[in-house]
Amino acid sequence: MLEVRDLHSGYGEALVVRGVSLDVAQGEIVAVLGRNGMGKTTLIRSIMGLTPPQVRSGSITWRDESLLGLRPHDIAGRRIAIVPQGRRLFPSLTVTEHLTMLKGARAKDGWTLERVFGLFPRLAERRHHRGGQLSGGERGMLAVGRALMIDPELILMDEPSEGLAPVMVQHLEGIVRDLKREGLSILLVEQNLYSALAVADRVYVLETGQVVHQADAAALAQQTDVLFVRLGVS
Ligand SMILES: Nc1ncnc2c1ncn2[C@@H]1O[C@H](COP(=O)(O)OP(=O)(O)OP(=O)(O)O)[C@@H](O)[C@H]1O
Repeated sequence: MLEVRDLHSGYGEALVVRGVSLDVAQGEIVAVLGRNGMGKTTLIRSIMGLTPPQVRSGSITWRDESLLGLRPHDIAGRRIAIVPQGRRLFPSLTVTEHLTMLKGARAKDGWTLERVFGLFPRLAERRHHRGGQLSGGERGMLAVGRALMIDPELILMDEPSEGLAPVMVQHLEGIVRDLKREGLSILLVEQNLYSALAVADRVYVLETGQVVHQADAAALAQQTDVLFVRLGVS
């Protein structure tokens, strides 16, 4: 479904993603692992058509159509959603307002307000709270809920476990598995090795903008020493 080939992308003179190729098949969870500053966010933003960065060369293809040059809005229209790093919520908008911004509260098809509240009962309890009043875990849930409201086939998740307590990370892992069962594809960018291995089918390791290792997650779980070296985990 998603095919990235020899992608080069960066900021001004600085090339940050340097020849990345990867695939995400339907219903697959693919994790991109890498330490701070290795180019994970740059890769995700390039796929979503967000600038900066600027894509210099290579291709990004979704269902046999090139996404290069399309605006983020058009890419969302092709049912690709993003859960951005830092969540990017609006401090003054309520939970309900975040969720109904793109699709009305009375929508009946696909993901509806009630369905998102069913997945995240905590958000239902907090429906009138504003972005600025939410805990880290609630912000993470809201960012995922907002992405679901575009009825995505692919979700790009940029470090969803960042800043979350272990119990919330596990909760989110469960949600990611539920979404996979519904047939969604997920490209997950993570620094948290254990969280990625807990949900991913396949893993790519990114080092200074290049894929230096790729494997099935099940195989990698047996040889975490490779990852420890690559990711500087001690
Ligand atoms: N807007 C920008 N302008 C210039 N350089 C940038 C910009 N954003 C990121 N970079 C640089 O690109 C490199 C990779 O950053 P990127 O955010 O893609 O890494 P990352 O792997 O996602 O790390 P992190 O987990 O810290 O977000 C870093 O050296 C960073 O300084």
